[in-house]
Amino acid sequence: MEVAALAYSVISSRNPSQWVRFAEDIAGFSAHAVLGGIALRIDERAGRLFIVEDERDGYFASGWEVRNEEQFAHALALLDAQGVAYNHATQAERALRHVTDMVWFKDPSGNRHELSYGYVSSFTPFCSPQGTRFVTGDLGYGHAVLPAPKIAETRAFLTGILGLGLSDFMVHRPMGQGGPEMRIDFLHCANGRHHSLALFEGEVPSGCVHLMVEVATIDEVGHAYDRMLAAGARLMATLGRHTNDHMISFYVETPGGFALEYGCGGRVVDWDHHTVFESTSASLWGHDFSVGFGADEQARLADAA
Ligand SMILES: Cc1ccc(O)c(O)c1CC[C@@H]1C(=O)CC[C@]2(C)C(=O)CC[C@@H]12
Ligand SMILES: [Fe+2]
Repeated sequence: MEVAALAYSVISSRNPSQWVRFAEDIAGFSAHAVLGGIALRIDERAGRLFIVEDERDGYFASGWEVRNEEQFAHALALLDAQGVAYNHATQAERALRHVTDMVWFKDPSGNRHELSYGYVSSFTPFCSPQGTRFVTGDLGYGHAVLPAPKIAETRAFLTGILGLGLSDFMVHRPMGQGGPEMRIDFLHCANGRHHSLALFEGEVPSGCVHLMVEVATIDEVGHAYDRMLAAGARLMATLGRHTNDHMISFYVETPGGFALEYGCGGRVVDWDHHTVFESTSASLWGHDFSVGFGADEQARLADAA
């Protein structure tokens, strides 16, 4: 199976108006009422994040896309052959996500993945309420970091079934050297974005560690940082630059109980000339995760390990 990109994510919310405020006032996404929920736009597509009213706040699903109907049929045949139980989208699910067809299934850690083709859009120009320009296109909308207590099985499932590739990995020690080890796997699909998905070896109540969106310039990152401060939203990690994807970013808490990484300058990788590596640090500079992914969280993660 050749997944072209991470096309969208679906988020559950007890109070979708909180997401509208976060989107418009801080992130610079535009918010639109659509059948079955709210679409948050960052480009010419009808939506990249879809907010559904529900009894919980948290992450619901990751939306992957293949390029056409033939590849979709091929993907379903592969799921059948591998004995992966999948479900067909309802009409309402397809309508909200603005796709022609979709199936969904769960990975061994319980994360819901949706596979679709044929995005539906009227292609009206994206008009950010903050004048922000996002980097999407072939690269997909950004990346998601999901909990994977069963990280080895989950990685095998995503590489073997979805056809994602391992970009690199990191062994995180929340309690320092000698403490428990938690692995993070960075996975890419068939485009140059360094990772569209990362697996974090641990339980996360909201169902997601963070989502990432990329903007065109460092000034747009800085303006978003100022808007976060003005709105009183919580900083989850300070500004920094990652060792693996070279992104300069900060992390802000969202109404979903997970973070949004807001960055620029991500590198575009040619996978034919890439060699898998292990990084021993998250960042070249900055990214103090203790400000948000703080002591409580670290202790809980260590407990779970
Ligand atoms: C290490 C790294 C590389 C590229 C990224 O886009 C990226 O988000 C990360 C950080 C992943 C991860 C996190 O999101 C939550 C807090 C974590 C577990 C840390 O405390 C270190 C790595 C962090
Ligand atoms: Fe990230």
